[in-house]
Amino acid sequence: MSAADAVTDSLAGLRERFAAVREGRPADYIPQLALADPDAFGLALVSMDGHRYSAGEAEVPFTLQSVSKPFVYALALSALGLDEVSRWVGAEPSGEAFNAISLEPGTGRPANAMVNAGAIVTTALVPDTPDEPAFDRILHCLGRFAGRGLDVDEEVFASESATGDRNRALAYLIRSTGTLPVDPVRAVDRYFRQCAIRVTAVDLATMAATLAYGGVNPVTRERVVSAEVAAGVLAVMATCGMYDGSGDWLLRVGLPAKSGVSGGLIAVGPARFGVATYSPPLDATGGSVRGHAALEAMSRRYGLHLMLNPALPGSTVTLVTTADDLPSAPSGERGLRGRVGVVAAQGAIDFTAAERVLYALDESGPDGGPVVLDLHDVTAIDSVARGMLHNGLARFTADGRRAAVVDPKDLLGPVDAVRERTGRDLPRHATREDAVAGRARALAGED
Ligand SMILES: NC(=O)CC[C@H](N)C(=O)O
Repeated sequence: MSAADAVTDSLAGLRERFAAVREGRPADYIPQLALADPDAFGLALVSMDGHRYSAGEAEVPFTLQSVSKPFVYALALSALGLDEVSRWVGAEPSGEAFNAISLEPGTGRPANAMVNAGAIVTTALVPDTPDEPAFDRILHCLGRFAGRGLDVDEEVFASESATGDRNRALAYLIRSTGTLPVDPVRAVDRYFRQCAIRVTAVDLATMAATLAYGGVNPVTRERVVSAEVAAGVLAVMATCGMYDGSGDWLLRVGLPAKSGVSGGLIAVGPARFGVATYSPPLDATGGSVRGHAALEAMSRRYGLHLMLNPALPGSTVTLVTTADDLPSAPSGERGLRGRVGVVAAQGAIDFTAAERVLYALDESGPDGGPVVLDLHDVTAIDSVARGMLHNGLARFTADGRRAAVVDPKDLLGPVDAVRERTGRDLPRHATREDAVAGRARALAGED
């Protein structure tokens, strides 16, 4: 057994807990889907390091159906941009079933890209390129999300095509309002094909993880779409991904998600993980009964709800003290006591963490005294936080306070307000304490 089997155990535990649920039935309005094994139940999770975990029937192939919608929406956004796509399809929850005949009054646009009407439009928006017809682009793009080449289940495609009059009717209706850019029959044919693309739960979890990872597939490391596109898709999944059950899902599970009538379900923990389940019996909204139950339990058990703040308080600033308190402060520096403050930060600094650091600067050291900002244990500073730290240090020093920065990795860059900056000039063997004490001494010496 490996240590990471503990993660697999959590998935297996969920499978065991909900495998006995007998409610729901596989979809049968697409005859081929009614043949699915109602007992098949797979779960998969992919981390931001690309580690994959699974339990049960996670390698059993099934068709994407509506789980294709967010990924084709991502492709349309990448190809045309948000403004152009929004001319054709909205981003409001419809509060209606996935196949509802509903178009926005006034604009005639489908409410969003997660219901059939909107998905037919999004699919139609994907332009052919000189070397790739639109459907091949869709297939290849979804393959990049999954990290492997995908194919179409021709039997499911033919089955849906033979019975898909409601979707055809929808497409004609949309065409009549002027919001379908291509021929309705072609649009629906392409849409049925995209719904019949074959995946496994592991593929779906990887696709979800790619959205979680800002558009980069964490397994292959390939950038599939931009971070902005991934964020936009997650926003629409959060508000519309579960159709008329979207509000309740966001309330109880708290993760952007998308269900499909073949029994696939994905949920995304932004910057944390992608998770997927496969179990064909469906509830009244056309979502997987066991998948729904398992993801709700998983979210509660592991505290995954987006609106629960995952940042642990105090995890950014590790030390707010006077230099004299440093464990290895050289002897004979009692003179520094109460004269120089030290703020030590650690980890990755983003907007939230930068606020903690700036607040700590104000709190540290004696009233009006100098402060050393120690970034030795900081691993990264994003561009927003860098701007905030520069601005904060400028304000800090504008009132006559003095600051020095220990920044051996040169993460902060030159700071106008701070003359004393220890960057690459630091001797290679210098310890963190040497560096901080050195800066503190320098600051005290100027008093
Ligand atoms: N909710 C779904 O998965 C619906 C997809 C299916 N292909 C349809 O259009 O009816």
